[in-house]
Amino acid sequence: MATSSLSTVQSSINHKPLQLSPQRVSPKLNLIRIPQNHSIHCGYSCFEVKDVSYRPPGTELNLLNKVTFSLPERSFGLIFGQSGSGKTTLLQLLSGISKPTSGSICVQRYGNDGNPDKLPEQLSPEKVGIVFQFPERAFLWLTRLLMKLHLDGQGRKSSLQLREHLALNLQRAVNWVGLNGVSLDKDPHSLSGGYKRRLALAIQLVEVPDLLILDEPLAGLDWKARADVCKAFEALEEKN
Ligand SMILES: Nc1ncnc2c1ncn2[C@@H]1O[C@H](COP(=O)(O)OP(=O)(O)OP(=O)(O)O)[C@@H](O)[C@H]1O
Repeated sequence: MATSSLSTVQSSINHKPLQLSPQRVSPKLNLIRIPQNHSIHCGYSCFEVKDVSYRPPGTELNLLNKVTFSLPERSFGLIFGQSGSGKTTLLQLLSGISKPTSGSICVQRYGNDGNPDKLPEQLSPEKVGIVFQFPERAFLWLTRLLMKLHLDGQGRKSSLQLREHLALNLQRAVNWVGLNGVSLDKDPHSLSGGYKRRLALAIQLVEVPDLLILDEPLAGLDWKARADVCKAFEALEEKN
């Protein structure tokens, strides 16, 4: 999750006092790991970002320099930095939308002795969910998803099995984010800001991703919508 307004997120999530120990992960970006209820046992995976730099094609300047951090599985991290420090750029690299100029982004599995027990693996973009700062960007995916309930990728009528799978997963995701009462036939653009954000989150949860990225999930929302979206996160944390 990226945020430029840390204090708001702190006070909004769970209303729990957080032990904040920010870690500098690049010259301009910081990371806070939010403690989770479950303990990490020996034999676990870690999402690892090593020395990642990024320079957009055709430009002279790095937008990101040597970003390095790791997040153990089932954990929650907040990335923060000043406006223009490259948070969104980093999230786009983590999601696979763009590729680092140098460095690596992978999942490393560790054995019971705490040493890597496999070669690092790349996280495929299908295993990553991203909710953009502007949730409207997700609505095209909703249209595609609803189409898949009728037609498969090759234009044939979807199998009963695929339709059932998608419909069940969609219903589960809608329940998780508390959108049960909202008709998906309704134009999503007509929803309130908080509901748009929750719908964008639900779309990413249809096929539960290994990594869920939220870009400023509370930006532009009023206090009620912020509370609603935070409630959806709390519900998700309980499912984790
Ligand atoms: N393709 C690009 N080419 C050149 N510069 C870019 C490109 N994309 C982003 N930038 C610049 O990179 C910097 C970092 O942008 P980014 O959106 O990642 O920052 P941010 O930390 O998310 O900012 P904010 O908190 O304001 O949303 C900005 O100065 C932006 O103008």
